[in-house]
Amino acid sequence: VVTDKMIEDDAKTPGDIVSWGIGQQGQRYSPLKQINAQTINKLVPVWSFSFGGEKQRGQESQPLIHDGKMFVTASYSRIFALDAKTGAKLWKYEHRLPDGIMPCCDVINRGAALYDNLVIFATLDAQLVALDQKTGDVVWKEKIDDYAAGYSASAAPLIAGGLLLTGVSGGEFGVVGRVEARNPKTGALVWVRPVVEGHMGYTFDKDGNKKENGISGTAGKSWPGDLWKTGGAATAGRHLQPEDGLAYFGTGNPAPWNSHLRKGDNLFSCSTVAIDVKTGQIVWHYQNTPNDGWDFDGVNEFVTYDDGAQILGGKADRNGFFYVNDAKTGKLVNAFPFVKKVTWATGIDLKTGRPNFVPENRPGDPTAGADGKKGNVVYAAPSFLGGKNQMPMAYSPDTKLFYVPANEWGMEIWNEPITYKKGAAYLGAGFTIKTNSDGPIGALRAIDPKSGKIVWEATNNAPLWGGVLTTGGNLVWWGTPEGFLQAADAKTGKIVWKFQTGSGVVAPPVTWEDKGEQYVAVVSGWGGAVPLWGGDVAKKVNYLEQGGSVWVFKLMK
Ligand SMILES: O=C(O)c1cc(C(=O)O)c2c(n1)C(=O)C(=O)c1cc(C(=O)O)[nH]c1-2
Repeated sequence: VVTDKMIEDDAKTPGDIVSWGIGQQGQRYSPLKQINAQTINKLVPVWSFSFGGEKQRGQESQPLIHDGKMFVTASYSRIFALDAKTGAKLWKYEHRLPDGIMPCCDVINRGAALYDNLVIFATLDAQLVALDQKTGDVVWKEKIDDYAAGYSASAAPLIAGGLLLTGVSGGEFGVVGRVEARNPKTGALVWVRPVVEGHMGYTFDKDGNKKENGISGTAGKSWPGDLWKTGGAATAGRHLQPEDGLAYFGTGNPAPWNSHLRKGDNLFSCSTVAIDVKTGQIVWHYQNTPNDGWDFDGVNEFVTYDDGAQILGGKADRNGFFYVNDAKTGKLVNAFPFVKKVTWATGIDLKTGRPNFVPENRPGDPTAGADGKKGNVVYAAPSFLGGKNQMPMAYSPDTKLFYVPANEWGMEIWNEPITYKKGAAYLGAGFTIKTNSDGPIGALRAIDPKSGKIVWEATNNAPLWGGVLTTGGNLVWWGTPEGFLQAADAKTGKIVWKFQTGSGVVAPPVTWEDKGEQYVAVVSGWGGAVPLWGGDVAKKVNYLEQGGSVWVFKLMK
């Protein structure tokens, strides 16, 4: 069984992987060093397993390893248990999805959580399913919300302080983003904390009686009129790391996209919020993009690290800036661009913590347009698919660098009139994603959070969409849409190994050890938001093939 202690210690115990992020700080760092620049030429596949069926599309899952088993989710809300040594299938669960699901950005899933004898994952119709790790039998199932109103769930649930923490997706449909805590063994709700200012949330007692949390008083303060009631800020989840009992959630864009309809900061959209795991109260928030007008969905993970003096958190935001905040207070410590072209702001003021906006680069107000139906079109960079999107970065305590999968692109974007209608897209904007140049779009960047310098980069033609792993063997691992899993020297960026997995990699690699041997695994299967929403870039990479498999590697004896 998986205990709280095992989850807390995950980063230090390379014999298993029992959390998304390989440890609660989400550093995706493993101390293992059997595989290194000297030995890696002997790295070969041990097994590969196909997710099969007709259901392929994007595969973004981080595998978990426990008790000799691999637990890996797949597209269309599927989960497999495999023998970690041989790849033999132990069981499969296919969630029965209704026809009307509305995930915005492909039928993906990022992974599961382990707790006690259970493996728990979220589904595209906004449910949570807990299965017995041994048999795959459903132990409990709970509905998060109504998929017909646009709710879905894609992120891996997280365990903190003995609770199961989950977010919601659906920002493009005017849902209200929130974080929920449940008893992981039963699925019973413990607290609910919406992350749109005005909503206060609830706690539940042992008998399931609901109690409103505190008194609102701030309803709509940073939102005009009733817009906070459909304010978006989906907590597509993506991450948390309990440090001082806090869970950090990135929040999505405010709804609708047309920012002229919602004068004000629109808290707590496009922010990092730190939530007290015990009470469900927001302890601090830092807003990366106040009054967002570009869909700079700030769900990116807040990865905490010890800089010697204090615990800080790094976040490579969709909006093109890398932020360093004090993990305890949220105070901004550093902020700098990690992509070459940023049009919407000239920088982040370290004193006030606010961006210096470039007003003429905000898409215009449609009511001010010639026909009242289309606002001024602007070219904005990064594109709404972001300087970085869902793919989790890594941090190495050895090199003290962050390894960030970044993309250079822009978009034409304009606003249109819009009114909220349940279950309908709630954007009020049109857009086309564009390339900034004919050159490579992707770049894996090694970033020094102190100096803001890019220490090295490894460029990639297609936009990078897979997460990163770094290891004590001085290696950085990531996959490419072109299908390669590759490893580079963590200090220099020199690529020392690559392997073709058969389809694009949009998932984070993992590593573990068993009986003295180090294993590496990654899921392969091209998809996610790029082929669906990528405009000119989607056309540029339309030769990439779909797939659905997991690969495992170790050193040849
Ligand atoms: O606002 C939301 O609720 C929401 C959810 C998700 C998701 O659940 O994956 C994505 C996005 N937004 C989004 O804006 C986005 O670019 C995106 C890309 C991806 C992906 O997996 O490739 N998901 C999402």
